[in-house]
Amino acid sequence: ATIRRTEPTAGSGDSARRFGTQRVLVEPDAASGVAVMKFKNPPVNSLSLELLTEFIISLEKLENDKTFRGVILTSDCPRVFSAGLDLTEMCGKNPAHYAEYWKAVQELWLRLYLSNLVLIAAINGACPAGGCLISLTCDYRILADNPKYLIGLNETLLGIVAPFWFKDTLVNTIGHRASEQALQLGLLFLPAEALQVGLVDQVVPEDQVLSTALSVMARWMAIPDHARQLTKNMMRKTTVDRLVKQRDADIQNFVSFISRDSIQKSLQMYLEKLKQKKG
Ligand SMILES: CC/C=C\CC/C=C/CC(=O)SCCNC(=O)CCNC(=O)[C@H](O)C(C)(C)COP(=O)(O)OP(=O)(O)OC[C@H]1O[C@@H](n2cnc3c(N)ncnc32)[C@H](O)[C@@H]1OP(=O)(O)O
Repeated sequence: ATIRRTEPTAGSGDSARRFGTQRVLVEPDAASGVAVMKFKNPPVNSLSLELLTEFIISLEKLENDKTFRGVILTSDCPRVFSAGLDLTEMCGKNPAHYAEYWKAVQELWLRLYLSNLVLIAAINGACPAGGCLISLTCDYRILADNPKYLIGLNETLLGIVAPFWFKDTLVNTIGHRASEQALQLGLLFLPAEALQVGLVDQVVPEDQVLSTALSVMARWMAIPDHARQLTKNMMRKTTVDRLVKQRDADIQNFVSFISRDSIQKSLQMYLEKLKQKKG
């Protein structure tokens, strides 16, 4: 994928400089050590191969810059945090493309889930499937209080199955029983329900999502990095190792599953339904 970097905006200091790429805006504040990363892949921030690639590059840049200790993930698109994996990447393409795409999805998850940075999701819009997965890799989730902003792993509604590492990430967050129900039914939770089940940590008025994320970030950044990072690693490494050990097999499994005629038909029908919703 071709990556076009955005020009820094005019400003006096580092904190006024933006960097990033076409689809991932990064607003760094060197003074606080916090960067706000905004997804900008209109209309719905679907996780296309380009967005995944740019996301990984921007994250790596922040990980390698010791100025930054915390990142807030949020959306630049109105009403949608992320619509999840890009269905057009999983429909009507060839096996090599599916393999490349899935490797990028795995790569992003692996980097986010064990990131040394404090990651906070400021969820300012709908957050289904892969969008929910991204928020679940964060250390803390704040969701805007809007009944349209549903969140959850709804894969079964599309006739597909959440991979084991999506499931593991959910189980690590809300426990086994709640995950079993949520995954089988493909539940998309309203904000109050998401809070109750522990899928998000806070629900706040829409105009307070970012300010809340910044104040929560201050609390997390008050903890010495090495102790917090080792603790995060202790909690999450077993889950990550499971995928690392069978990464290639997981790619093969995805490619053969997604290539089935029945799965392609289900996805096509789901896409059609999304498009017809408008008319
Ligand atoms: C072995 C393992 C096998 C498989 C595992 C695969 C795992 C997959 C995980 C996933 O993430 S699958 C993706 C699941 N995502 C969804 O179900 C969300 C679908 N989208 C929506 O529900 C809605 O679009 C929204 C609530 C996010 C936003 O609603 P609204 O603002 O009303 O926008 P529209 O629905 O009108 O959509 C605008 C435009 O965008 C297209 N689109 C929506 N979602 C996707 C998507 N995920 N991928 C690609 N394109 C998407 C939609 O079709 C519309 O296109 P137009 O051409 O009609 O403008």
